[in-house]
Amino acid sequence: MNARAKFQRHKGGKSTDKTLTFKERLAALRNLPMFFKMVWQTSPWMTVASSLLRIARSAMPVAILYIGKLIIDEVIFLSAHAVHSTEKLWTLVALEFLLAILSDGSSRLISLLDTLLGELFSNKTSIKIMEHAATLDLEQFEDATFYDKMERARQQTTGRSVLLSQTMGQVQDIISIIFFAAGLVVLSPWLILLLIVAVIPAFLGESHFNNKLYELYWGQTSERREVDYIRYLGASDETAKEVKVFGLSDFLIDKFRTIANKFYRDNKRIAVQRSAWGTVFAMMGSLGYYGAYIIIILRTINGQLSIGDLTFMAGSFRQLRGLLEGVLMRFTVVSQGAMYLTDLFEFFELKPRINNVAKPRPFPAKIEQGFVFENVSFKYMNSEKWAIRDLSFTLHATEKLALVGENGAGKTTLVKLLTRLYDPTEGRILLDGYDLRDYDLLQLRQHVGIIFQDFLRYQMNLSQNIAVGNIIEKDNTSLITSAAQQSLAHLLAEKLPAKYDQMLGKRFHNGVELSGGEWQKVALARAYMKHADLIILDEPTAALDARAEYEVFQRFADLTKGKSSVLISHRFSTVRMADRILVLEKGTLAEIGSHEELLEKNGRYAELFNLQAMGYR
Ligand SMILES: Nc1ncnc2c1ncn2[C@@H]1O[C@H](COP(=O)(O)OP(=O)(O)OP(=O)(O)O)[C@@H](O)[C@H]1O
Repeated sequence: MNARAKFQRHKGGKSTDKTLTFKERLAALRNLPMFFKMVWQTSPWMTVASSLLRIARSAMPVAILYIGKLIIDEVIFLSAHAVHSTEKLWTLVALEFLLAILSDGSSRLISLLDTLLGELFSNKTSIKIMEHAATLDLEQFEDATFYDKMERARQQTTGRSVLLSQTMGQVQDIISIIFFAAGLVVLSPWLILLLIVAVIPAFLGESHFNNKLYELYWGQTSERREVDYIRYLGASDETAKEVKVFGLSDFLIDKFRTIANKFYRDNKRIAVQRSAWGTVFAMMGSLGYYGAYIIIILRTINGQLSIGDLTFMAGSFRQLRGLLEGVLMRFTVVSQGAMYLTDLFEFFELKPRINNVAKPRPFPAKIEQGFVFENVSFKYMNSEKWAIRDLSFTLHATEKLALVGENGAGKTTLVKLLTRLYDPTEGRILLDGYDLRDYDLLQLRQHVGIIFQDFLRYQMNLSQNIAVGNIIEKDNTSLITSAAQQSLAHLLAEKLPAKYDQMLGKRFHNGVELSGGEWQKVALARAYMKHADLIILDEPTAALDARAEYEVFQRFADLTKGKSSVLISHRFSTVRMADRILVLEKGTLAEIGSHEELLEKNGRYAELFNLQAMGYR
């Protein structure tokens, strides 16, 4: 089973066993070319400069050691003979000095380039993730598996810059090994073999434990998101109020502690095992090295090697051992990094289902017939229940339609279908005779203005908070102020110290917090930022006082004259202003008609209306 198939297997389930075979690790290396393509795209010149420097740097250790050998041999020669020309000796010393400086300088330059390239890469990937997330469906955002995937992808942005330097370092060290091996192979090929055999157990051990860690992290993704969420609940301006009055901090801390302790226990188990086995394996490596060292010493005593040869070989073996260990260990890190890349690439492979058809229709210049629901049913993903069932009705071109129904009746779902945040599971919605899915999605959203009951309170200034309704007009001050006038937000603006430039919310400096009704007026202004043909307000006046509500609706009625509008409200004073009222019950149409017609009918609407009216008597 390949890595992807395994991933698929975990979809929707709790991901706790992400075991990888050696073959899968190797297979993951196939991600590296794509990764380097991304790195290259980040900055071609930095990638080239870093690669060239690494190649040059990789030859330096062996060159320095070899010059060291020549120096020692020369010193011994000079001390044994009465020759006084030391020119060669000093030239060698100068050369070694120069190489040492170059080696140090190139290392620093490489690490500088890695840091810069890493940061650029991380920024670029973060932006790519945000861009891609923006193309995905609302439905995908409501799925926990999707969040896990996005979280793992997000982690890649910082983690992967490490992968970059690791992989490049790997190549550099492999070249160094080749240089060392070339120097040593002439003198004693068997000793190289001895070294290689000695470091293999350490490699296998590391590989095993890295694998275990990857599995562990993979399985912990959901819990890590939960920990992040608890941390946010425990320390955020938005949550502080409830956490305090409900006295939730101990509850949250306990929750945090339980998960954090579990992480600690799991990580500790692996860390202890890894450390114990690591010690044993390191001893084997040392045994190999000292075995080789003893052989070299014996051969020097026998006169087969010079003292210079001894220092060169001992040094070479020491470095070769370090390099070999490093390369083999890093193989697991690199392949694991490549494995994590699978998560990143899989995230980029996610495709939205709500898309444009090949040749989308332009949105009509003027809506003629309106929206027709034809036996529309809708079920949320991961839900067994129909949120909308077999719904048929027409929203006429210039009609003001109110949606009424108890909590969970499907009102918000219905307007989400109208804006194609979801597509119907069954049936279809027509606009002027054509399926909504045939229209250009972007144009559809541009022509529909919608304010949700759970609208966002952007921690930005007032002007931007209104402009989000049509962000391309963010600098159009006159449009923003006129939108504010329609929604009564202009009265609020006048009271604020910095007027339209006033930062709202408490998160940032000089922010002013608004009351619930004030926020609602700000959100309502967003609906007036564009000349939409259909305006949908989902409980737009719930937080408004009675006078504000009355005024808002007077204006709304004027502004939506000749346009379609949908109003969701639990307040019958609002609802009765609509041309027609659609009563939803458990996702189905219970009644539709004008206020008077429905009262006369004395059905569900009349019952709900009288129930509310009774409260006022
Ligand atoms: N994102 C979602 N995923 C799964 N089920 C959902 C989702 N949103 C809503 N539902 C379910 O769909 C049904 C209809 O919800 P909807 O939000 O449309 O009701 P509503 O009539 O707007 O209710 P309210 O008056 O409380 O705002 C409810 O049973 C709800 O639990």
